[in-house]
Amino acid sequence: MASGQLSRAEALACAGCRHACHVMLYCDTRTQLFGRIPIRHVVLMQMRFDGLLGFPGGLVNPSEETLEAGLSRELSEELGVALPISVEDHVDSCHAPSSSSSSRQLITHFYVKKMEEEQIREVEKAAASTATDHGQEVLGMVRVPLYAMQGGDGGLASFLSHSFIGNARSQLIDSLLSLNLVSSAELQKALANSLKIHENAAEDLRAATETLLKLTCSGNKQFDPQQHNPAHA
Ligand SMILES: O=c1[nH]cnc2c1ncn2[C@H]1C[C@H](O)[C@@H](COP(=O)(O)OP(=O)(O)O)O1
Repeated sequence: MASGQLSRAEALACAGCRHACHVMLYCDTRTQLFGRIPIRHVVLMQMRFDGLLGFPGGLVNPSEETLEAGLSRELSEELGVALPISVEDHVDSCHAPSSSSSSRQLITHFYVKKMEEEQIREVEKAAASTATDHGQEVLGMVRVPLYAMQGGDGGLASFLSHSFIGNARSQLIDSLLSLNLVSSAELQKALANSLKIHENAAEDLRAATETLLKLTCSGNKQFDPQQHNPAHA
C-alpha cells in the first residue's frame, strides 16, 4: 500500500474523521476526433462550483449508510441517475491534504467504474437535464482528452495543467496508468508539457494583472474622487 493510503477497515475505524467518496466513470470508444485522432476512452470528470475539476461524488456518513450507498446517493444528485456502486469498484482510501475549512480529518475513498459508451452518454444527458445539482454545485460534466495534439501541448497536457480539487489530479493520473488507458511514456510527455503550459499561464496571469492595473489607473484619472465625495463638496 502506498504511503498515506489506508485499508478500507482502517479508514472506517477512524473516529471523528469525515469521509468523501468519488468515482471515475469511463468507457472505451471507437470514435475519432476530426475523423483521425482516436479518442480511445471516455473518462468523466466535472467542473465544480468552486471552479476546480473533480470527480462526481461527495461527503458520506458511514454511521448512517455504507460508503457505496452514500456515493450512489451523491451520484443521483450530481448526475441525475442512481448508479449502483459496489465494494469491488473501490480503488483506494487515503487521508486528504488538511484544509482550513474543518478541523476534522477528511478521508477520501476513490472508486472506478467501467461502463458501456451508451450508458456514459445517458449519464451526460441526465447530468445536464435532470440532476438537481446541475448549474449549482456542478457546473458541467467534462470528458478528459487522453490524446496529444498541437505538438504535445493540446489534449491531455493542457487538461492536466488546470486546477483540481484535493488529490483528484493524482487519482486521475494513477487510474489512467493502472487501467492502461494511457501509456506511461504518453503520461510522462503530457506531464512535462503540462508543466510548461503552467509556467506560460503564470506569465499570462502576470500580464493580465498588469493590464488590469493600467486600465484601472487610467480609468481613475477620469474619475476624480474629490468631485464625487460629498465630504469635499
Ligand atoms: O474528485 C475528488 N477527488 C478527491 N477529493 C475530492 C474530490 N472532490 C472533492 N474532494 C474532497 C474535497 C472536498 O472538500 C471533499 C468533499 O467533496 P465534495 O464533492 O465537495 O462534497 P459535497 O458534494 O459537498 O458533499 O472531498
